[in-house]
Amino acid sequence: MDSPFILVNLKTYQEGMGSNAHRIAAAAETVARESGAVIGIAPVFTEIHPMSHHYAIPVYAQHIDAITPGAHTGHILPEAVRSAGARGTLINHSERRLTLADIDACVQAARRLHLESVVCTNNDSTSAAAAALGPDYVAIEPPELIGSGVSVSKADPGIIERSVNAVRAVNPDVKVLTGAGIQSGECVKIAVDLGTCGVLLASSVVKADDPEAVLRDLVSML
Ligand SMILES: O=C[C@H](O)COP(=O)(O)O
Repeated sequence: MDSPFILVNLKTYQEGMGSNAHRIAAAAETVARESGAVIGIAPVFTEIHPMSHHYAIPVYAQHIDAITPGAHTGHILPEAVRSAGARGTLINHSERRLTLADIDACVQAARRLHLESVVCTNNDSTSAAAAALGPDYVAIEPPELIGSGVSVSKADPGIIERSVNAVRAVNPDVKVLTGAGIQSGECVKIAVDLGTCGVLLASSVVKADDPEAVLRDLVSML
């Protein structure tokens, strides 16, 4: 199996901005080096370039728009994310939903630009639909558990298992992540034991007094 993948989405939390964002990135770099896990970070767009140049961890965009270079204003151009140093991008996060056509266009843009694509989904049917588009990852997150402090691994392991099976049936090359309320090594272990290759999480790390301690716990049972 590949190294487990922990992707930390800083969202637009105040605690995920400025010097605290750099504190989290530095902690991710330290814990990744010590544990062998891959720990990525998805900061606000303006931090993609500094973070990708200062830390030896993969940096992801939180979103891209389904546009090509030209006359668009206020959009996130996939090419700009790539040139800022992003390794990949979230697509269709629950807090940034897209149409199916736009998800497809974003996955194709990511492939063309050699950006890893992480398509977020809300149930096993949408996980199957996302897998049909051929992204690198599908990330299943029940929306009602996002930011709740209640872990999908414990509250709804069935949705993880069904999504893993649905994705494998459609395209076994697509890897599966899960997220929502992930907060401990036990949550990560359950997710990996159910067939995912890791987790997508935010609040437990971003809002922690000691993000490094939480990251250490997250990888402790792998
Ligand atoms: O992108 C991350 C997910 O929405 C999970 O967020 P959470 O870990 O705060 O529940």
